[in-house]
Amino acid sequence: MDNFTKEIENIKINTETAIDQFLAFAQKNNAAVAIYRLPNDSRLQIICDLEGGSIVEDFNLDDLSTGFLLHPFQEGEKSIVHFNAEILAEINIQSNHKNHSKSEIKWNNTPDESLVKEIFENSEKFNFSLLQHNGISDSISSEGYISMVENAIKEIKNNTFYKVVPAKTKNIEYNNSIDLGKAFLKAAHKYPNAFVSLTFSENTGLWFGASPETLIEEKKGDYFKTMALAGTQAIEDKSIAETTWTQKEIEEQAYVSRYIINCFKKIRLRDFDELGPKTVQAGNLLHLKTTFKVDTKSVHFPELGSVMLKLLHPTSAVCGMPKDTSLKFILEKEKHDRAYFSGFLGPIHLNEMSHLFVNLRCCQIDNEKVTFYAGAGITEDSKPEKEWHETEMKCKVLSAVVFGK
Ligand SMILES: C=C(O[C@H]1C=CC=C(C(=O)O)[C@@H]1O)C(=O)O
Repeated sequence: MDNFTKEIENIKINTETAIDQFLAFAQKNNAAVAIYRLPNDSRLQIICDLEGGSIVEDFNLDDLSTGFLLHPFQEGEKSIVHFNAEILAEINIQSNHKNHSKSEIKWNNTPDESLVKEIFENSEKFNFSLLQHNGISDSISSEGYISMVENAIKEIKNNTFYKVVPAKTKNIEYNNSIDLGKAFLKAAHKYPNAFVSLTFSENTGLWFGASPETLIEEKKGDYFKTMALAGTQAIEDKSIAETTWTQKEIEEQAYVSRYIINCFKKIRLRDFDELGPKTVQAGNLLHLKTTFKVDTKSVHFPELGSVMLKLLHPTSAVCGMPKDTSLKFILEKEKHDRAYFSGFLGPIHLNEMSHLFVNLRCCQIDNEKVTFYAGAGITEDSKPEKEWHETEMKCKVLSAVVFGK
């Protein structure tokens, strides 16, 4: 090991400061950065692409190199973007939440000396005023959302679709800057089983999220996993085992499971394990979850992840059932572009593993405000006011860590 390698192996940093420094570095150098913590993991991981990320035209998971993927709900205003892992680093954040002690940074590939200096010796802050305006000037009012839900129920009664997931946006303005390092660690601590991520590139903008939903998890040549997550209620005093669900929520989640099974059927895959539905906690909310797992070795289907990804997105947890008619409703009725909300994101081909999550409980930060996004699954038995309230609770998951409200 040369002196420089030894030296950077021993760099000790304050995690909050390191998050800010990586963001400032990316902004100054037109690089792209993804900072994330996998569910129930003790490591904060950093992937940095010095070229600023590249747009993916013909999307095929298996053709992409080790890195981080950001896929919008629909290609259009926003593109599919891949961050190539030129810098790969991690920091143990297990005991890091409140104390300001320093942790070691572990480099999973060794960057050059000048780069390391540039990241950690730069005193310039991330400049929020340089972020582009996201074009969403108004939050959706409760009346606007409720009338969209009433419309959706009408379409369900007319048999246009069985389920649809209309979404809203909620803007909160901020003064000058947000302490993203602090917000990230707070989210990581508060939501241990979420995928907490902060991504930035000139092209994609600045996004922060704490997703409870895996779209695909795969270990090449070993296994493939996905999940059906739906149905929402606020956590109350009773234990998870005592939680009860209404017919509406059971049906809403069953549509998502059925959708996944239909995807397996399309490729004639019968050999999968199904576990659930079980009640799971996501922050202050509870959901119903069914997990599907396939042993890709025994079914001789190494490319299953790549194939299923194309079939699954957008699932009926974020779009509806059937997909085509519910998607048409969403594209016609929602006043905003969903951008990366309800798309998917995550690290790919890292140590043979890919983890892609549905981009939920997320927000985009532009030059003056934070835009939170949330949707709710509507079925025939939905109560419009209750669905509005549910989207408010979903926005709070992140606004609580960004603004404390
Ligand atoms: C669309 C969202 O959540 C989905 C995932 C879990 C529960 C959901 C629900 O109960 O409506 C949604 O399908 C969101 O958080 O914006």
